[in-house]
Amino acid sequence: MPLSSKFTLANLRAARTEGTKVPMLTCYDYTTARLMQQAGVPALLVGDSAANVILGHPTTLPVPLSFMIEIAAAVRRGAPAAFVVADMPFGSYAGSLGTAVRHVCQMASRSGCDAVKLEVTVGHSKLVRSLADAGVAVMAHLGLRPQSVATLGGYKAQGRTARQADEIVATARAMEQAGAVAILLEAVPNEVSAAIVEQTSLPVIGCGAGPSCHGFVFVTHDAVGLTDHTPRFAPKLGDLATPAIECYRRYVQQVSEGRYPSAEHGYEMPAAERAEFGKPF
Ligand SMILES: Nc1nc(=O)c2c([nH]1)NC[C@@H]1CN(c3ccc(C(=O)N[C@@H](CCC(=O)O)C(=O)O)cc3)CN21
Ligand SMILES: CC(C)C(=O)C(=O)O
Ligand SMILES: [Mg+2]
Repeated sequence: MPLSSKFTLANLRAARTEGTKVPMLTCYDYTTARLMQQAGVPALLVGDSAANVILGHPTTLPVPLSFMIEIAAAVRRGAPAAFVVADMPFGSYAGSLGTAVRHVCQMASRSGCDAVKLEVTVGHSKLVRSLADAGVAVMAHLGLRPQSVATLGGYKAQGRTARQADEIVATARAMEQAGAVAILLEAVPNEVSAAIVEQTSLPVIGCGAGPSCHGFVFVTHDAVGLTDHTPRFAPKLGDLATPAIECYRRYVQQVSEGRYPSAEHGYEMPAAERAEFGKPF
């Protein structure tokens, strides 16, 4: 069933209250956003995982802010009814508070997204407060923070020790205090998610964070058979690679066998013009 009306932050909050779970998918382009809206997906994440699945980089670090703004705007145009969250890329909210706020406001105003997502530690509280004061809806991304792969020492699940779990819960509480509107929890045990659900009043979207979350997200490409290595939390929704390869192969065959292009694919010149064509004046 296609989305019939706009899914808003109020709907996300209501989902938490009412216990209805929110399916969210990553999306990076206009055409796919249209299909996802048609399928009734209420929430889309324009992830910096675009660095991996769109640009082919091994980490999420090398994606420019300008690129993220462009694709977030494209997703916005394709799915006007969805709740669109855009990732702020690596480095774009580091350094001075002023520069960070300017970059986030550029994303919010130019892309038309409903919320921006930042990978945060407790040290980002002041920035999140400034953004909330500026009227920006901030989703705080905790747990596995891929932009910190260098300091985390690899893509590893987080919060598996009591100490680490307590730290993540404390950060979630600090983010609510700072004015964040939602939490995204990546690759943590369900105990951590359950504690954050209990100790904050924010909607919690999980990415490999167990069933206690109010919504769920993962990289779409992983779930539809388009990537080689996929984290354990991605469900198997189908296989888009095989039919895509079949289409491309069919085209190669049609050209090599001379079946494409045929008359139906071409443009005709009127007979009178053909008679004159190429004659000297
Ligand atoms: N295609 C794609 N899908 C993703 O989910 C994704 C990306 N790219 N790029 C950035 C991050 C990296 N992600 C990951 C990567 C690994 C695990 C994971 O479960 N790792 C294992 C083993 C890691 C190790 O020790 O080498 C773990 O048990 O923690 C989770 C999320 C999620 N993100
Ligand atoms: C996997 C999700 C949470 C993300 O941040 C991304 O796709 O960039
Ligand atoms: Mg991301």
